[in-house]
Amino acid sequence: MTQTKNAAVSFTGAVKTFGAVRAVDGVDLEIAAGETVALLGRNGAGKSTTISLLLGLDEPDEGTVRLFGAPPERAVRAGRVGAMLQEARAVPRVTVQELVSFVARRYPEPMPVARALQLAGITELAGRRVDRLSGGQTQRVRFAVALAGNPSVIVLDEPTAALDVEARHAFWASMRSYARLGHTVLFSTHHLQEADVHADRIVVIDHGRIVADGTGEQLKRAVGGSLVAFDLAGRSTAGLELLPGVRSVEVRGDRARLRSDDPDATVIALAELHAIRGLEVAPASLDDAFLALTAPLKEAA
Ligand SMILES: Nc1ncnc2c1ncn2[C@@H]1O[C@H](COP(=O)(O)OP(=O)(O)OP(=O)(O)O)[C@@H](O)[C@H]1O
Repeated sequence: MTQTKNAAVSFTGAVKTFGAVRAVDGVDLEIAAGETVALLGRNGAGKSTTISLLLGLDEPDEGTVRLFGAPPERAVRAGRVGAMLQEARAVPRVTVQELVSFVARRYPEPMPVARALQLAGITELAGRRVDRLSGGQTQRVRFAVALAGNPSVIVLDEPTAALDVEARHAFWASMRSYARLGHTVLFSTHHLQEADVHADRIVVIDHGRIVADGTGEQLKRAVGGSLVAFDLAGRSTAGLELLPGVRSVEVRGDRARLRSDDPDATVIALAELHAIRGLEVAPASLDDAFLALTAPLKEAA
């Protein structure tokens, strides 16, 4: 894969193994400046390891990882990358303002603290102690800390994992106000809806490999088709897989679910068989796409 000169993030054939586990298994990925990208995958798919490589916290065993065309450490030290990782550190007895100021002072060209607080949507929390905040507020403080170095790329590892619906909305609003400034965002998530709604592009990772890369719409289209469901009303399922457009047949109880590339033709054929009781036609959902693209991890023997 050729590297684009102005890519914010660039992985080329990156591999990271832990003993027998290939946590990242030959990843090629480019993220252009200004993109918001979701890294979507099941538990253990390799999202956190990909992020560790990106931040220079881990070295790839093979391949290269570049941030703005240079090794990640350089961009991290210069404050060009901000990160919110999963592990929560012990929270010190300081105010929000003090914490963000402390972090900002460690960078060569920090963001003004008031600006970081504003972007994170926590201006009104400036004087509050960080160990006395709700989970949602804490996450936005961590976001402000990630902004302190005035980064042009921000990396968020499952930022909303433990948040309720309201806190999630508030968090994503903060992320978007940062992205709207033309900055680059990479976030990992298990939540398909969040990836669909908040990212320009979804990269699906499974067993350490990228198995799909595109918009939510493109992913749905790649998996394809629609779901045509109807009540069998006691009829046999024999031959359903041969109907026009049908790609697969699933039967649950008395209900058949056909995945079809040509739902109109499938429905007409079903009508000719008088098999239209309880008929439903729905486009493939992102859940369908995700399930089709990823396979459950095998339990370790
Ligand atoms: N430090 C490590 N030592 C050994 N194995 C590791 C280490 N870090 C990750 N792994 C393994 O690598 C694989 C990928 O893990 P990773 O944490 O990157 O996945 P993930 O997609 O972030 O998962 P989750 O959604 O559960 O956070 C898993 O099989 C995991 O057990």
